[in-house]
Amino acid sequence: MSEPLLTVADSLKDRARAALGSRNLILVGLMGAGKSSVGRIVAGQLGIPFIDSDHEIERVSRMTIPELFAAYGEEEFRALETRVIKRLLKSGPRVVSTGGGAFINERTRRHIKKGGVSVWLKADLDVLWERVNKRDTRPLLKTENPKQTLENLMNARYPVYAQADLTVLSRDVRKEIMADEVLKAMIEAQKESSAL
Ligand SMILES: Nc1ncnc2c1ncn2[C@@H]1O[C@H](COP(=O)(O)OP(=O)(O)OP(=O)(O)O)[C@@H](O)[C@H]1O
Ligand SMILES: O=C(O)C1=C[C@@H](O)[C@@H](O)[C@H](O)C1
Ligand SMILES: [Mg+2]
Repeated sequence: MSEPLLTVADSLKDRARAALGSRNLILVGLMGAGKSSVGRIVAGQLGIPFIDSDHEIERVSRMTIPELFAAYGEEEFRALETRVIKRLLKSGPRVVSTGGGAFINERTRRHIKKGGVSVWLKADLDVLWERVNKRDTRPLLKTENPKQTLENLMNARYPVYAQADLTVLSRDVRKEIMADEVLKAMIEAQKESSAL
């Protein structure tokens, strides 16, 4: 009896998994880019654990992110975020989705750069706004004009996110398609450079 042929989807997952090896895959980008939802799917496809740093921060502190910002301020939140992400990246392979500001913090960015392959999910303002304006759980957007604030954050942060190892355009397509694009980017990068 002949062996069943690998499907295209299986070979995509297998090749991306091989490209990752024991490193972590870390998703970075602005609020609403899809880091948490796409990251979970990518981890499922690769058959490795998924962890979201925002959720981990909430679990260890037993507080929500809005509560942490209100009680301790952004600086303390960033210090906690750095510690949590450093710990999450100690062993791999994992898919780690980060909070929107994590990669912007220099210390956290250093841990991410050391801890695996970073992927920027890059989206335009309208895509992000469509997604984030449905919930008011993001302390940085509690301003008079949250869409303008989001645009300001894009302008300030995009040059820093651009330092990620890989960039994938986050568009209005199904999350599974976005996840496949992350896997394809991993494979392409592996082909192009043995340094990744
Ligand atoms: N490709 C997609 N198509 C449609 N909706 C999406 C897509 N990706 C994410 N979303 C939706 O957009 C919202 C934000 O996504 P998600 O929470 O994954 O973003 P995030 O990058 O983790 O944001 P944050 O930095 O705030 O944690 C969610 O409601 C999610 O279901
Ligand atoms: O963009 C940011 O700075 C943030 C994004 C969220 O994921 C949370 O980590 C928090 O609301 C801060
Ligand atoms: Mg998230």
